[in-house]
Parts: sequence; structure tokens; C-alpha cells
Amino acid sequence: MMDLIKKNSLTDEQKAKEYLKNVYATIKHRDPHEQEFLQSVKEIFESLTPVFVKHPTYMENGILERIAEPERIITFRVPWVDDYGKVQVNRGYRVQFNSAIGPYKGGLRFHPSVNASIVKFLGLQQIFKNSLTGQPIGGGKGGADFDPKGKTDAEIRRFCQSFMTELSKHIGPDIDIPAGDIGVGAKEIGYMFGQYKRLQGRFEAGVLTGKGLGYGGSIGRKEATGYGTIYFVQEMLKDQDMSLENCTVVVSGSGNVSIYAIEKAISLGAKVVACSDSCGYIYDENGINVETVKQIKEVNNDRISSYLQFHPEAKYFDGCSGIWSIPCDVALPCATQNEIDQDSANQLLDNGVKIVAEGANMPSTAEAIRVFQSNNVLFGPAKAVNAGGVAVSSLEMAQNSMRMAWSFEEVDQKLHEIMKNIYNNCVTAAKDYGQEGNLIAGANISGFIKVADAMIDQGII
Ligand SMILES: NC(=O)C1=CN([C@@H]2O[C@H](COP(=O)(O)OP(=O)(O)OC[C@H]3O[C@@H](n4cnc5c(N)ncnc54)[C@H](O)[C@@H]3O)[C@@H](O)[C@H]2O)C=CC1
Ligand SMILES: O=C(O)CCC(=O)C(=O)O
Repeated sequence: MMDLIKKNSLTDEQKAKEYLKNVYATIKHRDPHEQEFLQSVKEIFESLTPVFVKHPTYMENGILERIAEPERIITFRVPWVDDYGKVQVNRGYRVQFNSAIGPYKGGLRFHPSVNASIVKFLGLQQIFKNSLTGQPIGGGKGGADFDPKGKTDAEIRRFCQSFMTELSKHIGPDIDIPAGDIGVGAKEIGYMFGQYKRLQGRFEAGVLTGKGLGYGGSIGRKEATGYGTIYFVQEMLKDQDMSLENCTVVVSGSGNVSIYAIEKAISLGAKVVACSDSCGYIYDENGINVETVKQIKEVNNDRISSYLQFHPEAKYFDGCSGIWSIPCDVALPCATQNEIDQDSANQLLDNGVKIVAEGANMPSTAEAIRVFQSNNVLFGPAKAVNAGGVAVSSLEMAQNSMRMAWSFEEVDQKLHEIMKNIYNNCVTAAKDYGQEGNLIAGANISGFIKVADAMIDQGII
């Protein structure tokens, strides 16, 4: 009785906060060890109080409870035989998180760190990101704790075929459409597509994106996440009457996202002075040569340290986090989750960083984000900044359905428009809900509302 009286005397804001707190507590109680997933849930929930105050119907419909629980998680054994004839076993995952606005869509990650917490955090973020693109795609993610590093091509092929043998039972062009992520590029997608086709006995181009251009891939998909990241940064800068011209930029990683972010930033007049891999980073004060990075990573499959063989004037340092001690105007974490902690954030701040934009998924810890936001560093959150990749994946699906292929210019122009729209929608949503200038809040609110409304329209499912 006392509880009821207390509840009725709460303001709308207190009720919303109480609701968010209780749902978070339930999630934490259910999966207390899933650190990355809980981090991602918390970041999203923290933005949503004003939405629940304005629209209590989302509480009445249990939207949070439902949106934070995957519709389905598939876990499976992936047996394969290595080059020595030894049987190896990995664990595969697909989390089909939310299909309110379209079929599940999101990448596959092959990395030894992959576990339920990682695929769930990535899948949850993907729901909001995909909604922000304005494309009809739901959220999903998957992968395996397989380490492609040091494996031969034949081992990678056998692994991909075994992985797809199980995954094929759960995906399809109107069900769930995987793509690449860390450790999964066009080569792995090719092996998986071949196996899917063989098992189904038909050519269903729309079942995977990031395919090779010769069999249904979209021109521009390879570049899309990195280019999209820079298009988003351009919008952030424009709002401050600034441009990338003569900006000093630091980009972590040297994989798919990093390479094309570096390429686009350079083409717009920026000087990119550093990039990294999981062993260390290079610093080239004259500006990195992106063609050399491509040669090292896309062709030679070598460590970034080998950059010095081509450019002896550059410097190489062991370890990853030191890259954030390099002074820059724009910092682009494009490697992996939680790569910028509080100390790294403080170093960037002390060195005068103006913009941090997340090319990778959740690369900043909660503490690092607090450092940036409380010191007026403009902060672009991953869901918005790196949405260009999945947006062009959706364009690949559209081209596959129409059995046609657009030109690079057509795809790039659509990507540019999508990134501008995402930026504008984030700015507007943040303003409408009393959090002007907070792009994290804007991205979470804008992404949430579209999915929540679709969930209400479709009943309690
Ligand atoms: N590929 C895509 O289209 C998209 C990728 N992302 C995200 O971007 C990030 C990078 O993905 P990709 O470039 O696709 O992967 P990738 O496998 O092509 O490259 C990853 C790069 O990061 C490096 N790396 C790994 N751990 C590191 C660390 N602790 N410090 C520095 N470098 C490290 C690796 O050596 C590699 O160069 C991931 O967070 C991924 O989820 C987000 C949206 C789309
Ligand atoms: O292109 C896709 O479907 C997935 C991209 C992805 O995994 C991501 O946005 O994190």
C-alpha cells in the first residue's frame, strides 16, 4: 500500500527513471557477467528518460524489456579440420535481436574474444544503428571465437564452410542477412556464400552482403563505413564552421573501416598522422601514405610495423593505447570496443582534441565519454558515425532484389545523403528532447522511436 502511494506521488520524470532503473536491474540480474552488453544497455537507457516522460505508452507496452531481450540467440558448434589433419572446434553465434522494422541485419565477427556478451552488445547497437539509416532493416549480429590470424587460406575456407553449414538453417534474404565485421571481409563472405548456395541449391544473392563485385556485391560497400564516418565528421565540423582541410587526424586500426576513413580524410585535405593494429602503431608526421597501408593490410596481410620498410622516416611504437597520446584535432577510433579509456581520453583532451567520432563499435568506455562530454569535445557515437557500412549493405540488398547494379557515384551519393540525414536527425532528436548538442542522446532517441512505434503497431511479440 505504502509502495502504491509512493508510486502515485512520483513525478513523470521520476516514474520514467524508476522504470529504466528496474528494467536495467532485471537485465543485470539475468546476465551479470555480460560486461560489454550491460555497458551498451546502460548507455542507451541513460538517454531515454525524456522519451518515456513524453510517451508513457512505451512503458505501458514494455518496450524496454522487449527491445533489450533478443528475439532469438543461436549458438552452435563449428567443427573443422586444420592443415595437420587435427579436428578443431569453435563456437558460432547469431543473435537475431529485433525484426520490428525489417529482417535481421548485421555483421559476423571472427575473433578469439567473441562470446555472448560481445555479440549481444553489437546486436543491440545494430538495432538502433539500422533504424537510423532510414532503411528497412532490423538488428542482428554474429560470429565465432575463431582466430583467422595465422591460419592458412585453406583453413579459413574450411572454417567458413562449416560455420555456414549450420548458419544457413537460420538465415535468408527475407529472414536474416549477415555481412562482414572484424576478421570477416570479402574473402570469407565469398566462402560462406559458396557454401550457402551449395546447400540451398539456388543463387540467392540477397542472403549476404559485402559480396565480391562479380557475384552481386555492391560497388562502394568496401569503402562505405570509412567514407561514411568522414561524411558524418564533415557535418559535425560544418556546424562549428570548420572543415577537415589542414586538420590533424589520428585513426586507430588499419582494417576495413580505418583504411577508407584515412583515404577519404586525406582526399578532403586532412593530414592523417597515425594508425595502428593490435600490436602497435605508426606515426608519420608528414602524413600517412594510405596506398602503403592498403598494400600492407589488403595485399601482404602483414603487420603495420612493416610500414617503416616503405617509409623509414615514420616511427613505430609497440602497444595500442599510446596512439591516443599523439596530438590531433580529430580522433577516430576505428579498431575495436573499449580502446579509449579514461586515461586516453584525458590525453586527447590535454592535447587539444576537438572531435572524437567512433568508426568502431563502442570504442570509448563510459568514463572516456564522460571526459569528452564534460569538456565540450564534440562526440559522434558509433551507431550514427559508422552506420554507412550497413546502409550500403541495405543498398546492396536493394540492387540484388532489382537484379541490377548502380555505379560508384550513385552509391556514394546515396551514402552521403544518408549520413547527412543521420546527422540531422540526431541533432533534431537531441534538441526535441532537451539534450541539445548531445549526439549520443540524439542517436539513441531517434533510433529508438522508430523501432518502438513499429513494435507497438505489431502487438506484444
Ligand atoms: N566493416 C564494417 O563495415 C563495419 C565495422 N564496424 C566496426 O569497426 C571496427 C573495425 O572493423 P573492421 O575494420 O571491419 O575490422 P578489420 O578486421 O578489417 O580490422 C580491424 C583492425 O583493428 C586492428 N585492431 C584490433 N584490435 C586492436 C586494438 N586493440 N588496437 C588497435 N588496433 C586493433 C586489427 O589489427 C585490424 O587492423 C569494429 O569495431 C567493427 O565492429 C562498424 C560498422 C561497419
Ligand atoms: O553491413 C552490415 O550488414 C553489417 C555492418 C556491421 O556489422 C555494423 O554496422 O557493425
